[in-house]
Amino acid sequence: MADSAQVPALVYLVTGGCGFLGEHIVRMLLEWEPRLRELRVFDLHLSSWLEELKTGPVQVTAIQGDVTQAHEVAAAMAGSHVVIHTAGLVDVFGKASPETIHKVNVQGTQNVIDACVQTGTRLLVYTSSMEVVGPNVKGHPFYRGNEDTPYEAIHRHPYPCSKALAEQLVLEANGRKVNGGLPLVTCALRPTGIYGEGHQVMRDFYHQGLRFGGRLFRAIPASVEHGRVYVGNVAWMHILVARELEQRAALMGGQVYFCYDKSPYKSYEDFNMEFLSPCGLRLIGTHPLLPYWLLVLLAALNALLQWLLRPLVLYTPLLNPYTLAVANTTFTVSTNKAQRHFGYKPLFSWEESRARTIHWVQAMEGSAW
Ligand SMILES: NC(=O)C1=CN([C@@H]2O[C@H](COP(=O)(O)OP(=O)(O)OC[C@H]3O[C@@H](n4cnc5c(N)ncnc54)[C@H](O)[C@@H]3O)[C@@H](O)[C@H]2O)C=CC1
Ligand SMILES: CC(C)[C@@H](O)CC[C@@H](C)[C@H]1CC[C@H]2[C@@H]3[C@H](O)CC4=CC(=O)CC[C@]4(C)[C@H]3CC[C@]12C
Repeated sequence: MADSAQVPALVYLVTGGCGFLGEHIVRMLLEWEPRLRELRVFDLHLSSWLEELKTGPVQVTAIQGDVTQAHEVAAAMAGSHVVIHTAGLVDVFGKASPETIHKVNVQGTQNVIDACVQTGTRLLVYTSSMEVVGPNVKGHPFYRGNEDTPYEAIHRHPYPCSKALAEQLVLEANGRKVNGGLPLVTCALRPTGIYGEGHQVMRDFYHQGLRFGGRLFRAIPASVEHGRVYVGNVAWMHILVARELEQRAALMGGQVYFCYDKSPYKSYEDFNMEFLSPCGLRLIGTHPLLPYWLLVLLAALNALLQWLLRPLVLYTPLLNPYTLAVANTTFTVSTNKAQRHFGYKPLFSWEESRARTIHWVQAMEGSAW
């Protein structure tokens, strides 16, 4: 008789399963979760690569749906044992309205919680964000902090506000009785800046560099450290939490964990060059080429242009007042809470994470390789 831990009996639901992080979670669940009987992938936009996953022993069910529609979430949830909720609008570039960001990220999360209660799904893993903590509007650095480091979390931008509200909903829902009378067990994971295969911002930087003859121009001082974590290790932490949450409910329920690995502490731009330099791009300048006040002005001009052009075209440059402020504020984590609570260790070393990401950039359409 197979060990019950190995019997494929569980139904997982991954919201946002076709996204950058979601895809890695979906693929890694199929590889690393032996208890999986059915994997439901719920997303507003289903991807074609899902079809190739339907030939394996695990039933992969693609569900096109909207987390803002409570009935669609409940229908997808019915009969599932675990939900990993990564669906969200990850927008700091002005692509969506503040109302839409709130509706998807906050109301959508409330719908997931309500569906757990309604259908009896007991385990909820939520993808939160470092942005729940900071950087704050005062630009205070968060230097190699952990989950207990005091920090004045003050947000005005719709995205961090929505992530903070959603995380609060998830943590407060821990212990609520679900259909069947057992308690809901919730947990929130806070990735720092995720990188790896499929990262749209990295793709944007690469294409910007190609447009400027293989050159990128330094805007942020090299001394400003920004935490980054490889997408495969973020996915791995989600899988481990989902696996351990029921047995360790007393310890892990209602807790938050930063996602971390051995990725080096560097400025956002210098870190990106770990992958873009081997692909032929150069970062021009050992110091920012423009004074900060001029960058602030250019960012403000971009925001004005976005507002003026909105009736005609969506203009969403990388540089805006929010992205400049975030990039220019040190935010790094140093913690081992995930290891202490559920034995997390990064699945991918820094060297593997770097090599995989470089390979992906090199294979990108329009690559100089
Ligand atoms: N990318 C990053 O650096 C970080 C991301 N996160 C969080 O990780 C999660 C995933 O982020 P990414 O993979 O980067 O974003 P993404 O945009 O690649 O993936 C989000 C997925 O959610 C889906 N989605 C959006 N609105 C939906 C709706 N109304 N109903 C159903 N599905 C919907 C999208 O179609 C997409 O597939 C998000 O919750 C984000 O806040 C946290 C920290 C860092
Ligand atoms: C134009 C230059 C100023 C350039 O350096 C701007 C970089 C900027 C686009 C990124 C700098 C920091 C990034 C954010 C950070 O990693 C935290 C995040 C967490 C999330 O949950 C979602 C993504 C993001 C907001 C991330 C977005 C891109 C940056 C602002």
